[in-house]
Amino acid sequence: MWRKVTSTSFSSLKSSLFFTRLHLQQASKHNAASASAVSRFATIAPLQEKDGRCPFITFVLGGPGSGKGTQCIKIVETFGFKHLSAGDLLRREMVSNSEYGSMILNTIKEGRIVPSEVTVKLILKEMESSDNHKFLIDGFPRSEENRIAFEKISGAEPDVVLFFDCPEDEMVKRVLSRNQGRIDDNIDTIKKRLKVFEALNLPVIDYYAKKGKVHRINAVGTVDEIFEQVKPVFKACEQKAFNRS
Ligand SMILES: Nc1ncnc2c1ncn2[C@@H]1O[C@H](COP(=O)(O)OP(=O)(O)OP(=O)(O)O)[C@@H](O)[C@H]1O
Ligand SMILES: Nc1ccn([C@@H]2O[C@H](COP(=O)(O)O)[C@@H](O)[C@H]2O)c(=O)n1
Ligand SMILES: [Mg+2]
Repeated sequence: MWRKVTSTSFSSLKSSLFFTRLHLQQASKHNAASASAVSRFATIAPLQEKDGRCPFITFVLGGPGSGKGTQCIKIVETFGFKHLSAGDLLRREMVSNSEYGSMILNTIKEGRIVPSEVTVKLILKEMESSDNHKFLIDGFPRSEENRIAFEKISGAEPDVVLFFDCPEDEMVKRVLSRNQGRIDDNIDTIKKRLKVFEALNLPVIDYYAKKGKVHRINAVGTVDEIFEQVKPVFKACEQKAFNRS
């Protein structure tokens, strides 16, 4: 049973929807992939209840370096969610002798999107093995193909979608000073990731906005200032998330 949350209107999303020719090519290729995703994925792993409670799912979206991971840490501390970063799960898979290791490495280096089968499987495995029923799924879905694959395979939709809206120059500045040894934290890959974000991830945000699920957060400011915008989103649905049955 999924209750809708209030939508927040956001004009900057529209203003940032400026597709270059490359973006259009990527989007058109991806539309074909999304269409095939609809028929390709079946509901094979419906999400199970935990202690009689249905999963409460939040998708955490935003461009590279917009502060998703940083805010997820604070949401976990304050609201007790289980944090699943799709990028972290892929990086862990990459170094685990997985058959997908070199494919994931090359895809991350190029700032492209790993096939949904791989990512959805990793996310659902973590969800199923967790005792928690409240999930923050960070950096997913990155594309319509990701979204369709998750919804079809799990049979679930998000309750809340957080969108950290950050100007590109600020995202580039943050990523270049992150200093965590990530192979994609260099200017060439960042440029590619920004294009992929615009072409493939904004349509997902738009899709959920139309369903009234998106909460736009202005991602400029201090970490604490940004968290002040995030808090009310979870306070508003705390009862629903805690008592879910
Ligand atoms: N409000 C903020 N102001 C300044 N720096 C920030 C802010 N929030 C996060 N940062 C810093 O910016 C960098 C990127 O943040 P973070 O890793 O949370 O972004 P992300 O959205 O998860 O990025 P990615 O998609 O690349 O994983 C980190 O070094 C982080 O410490
Ligand atoms: N749904 C996803 C999420 C991530 N990736 C790949 O991982 C890279 C890093 O992701 P972060 O969320 O940690 O920034 C990303 O650029 C993609 O290459 C993915 O394929 N699918
Ligand atoms: Mg992150």
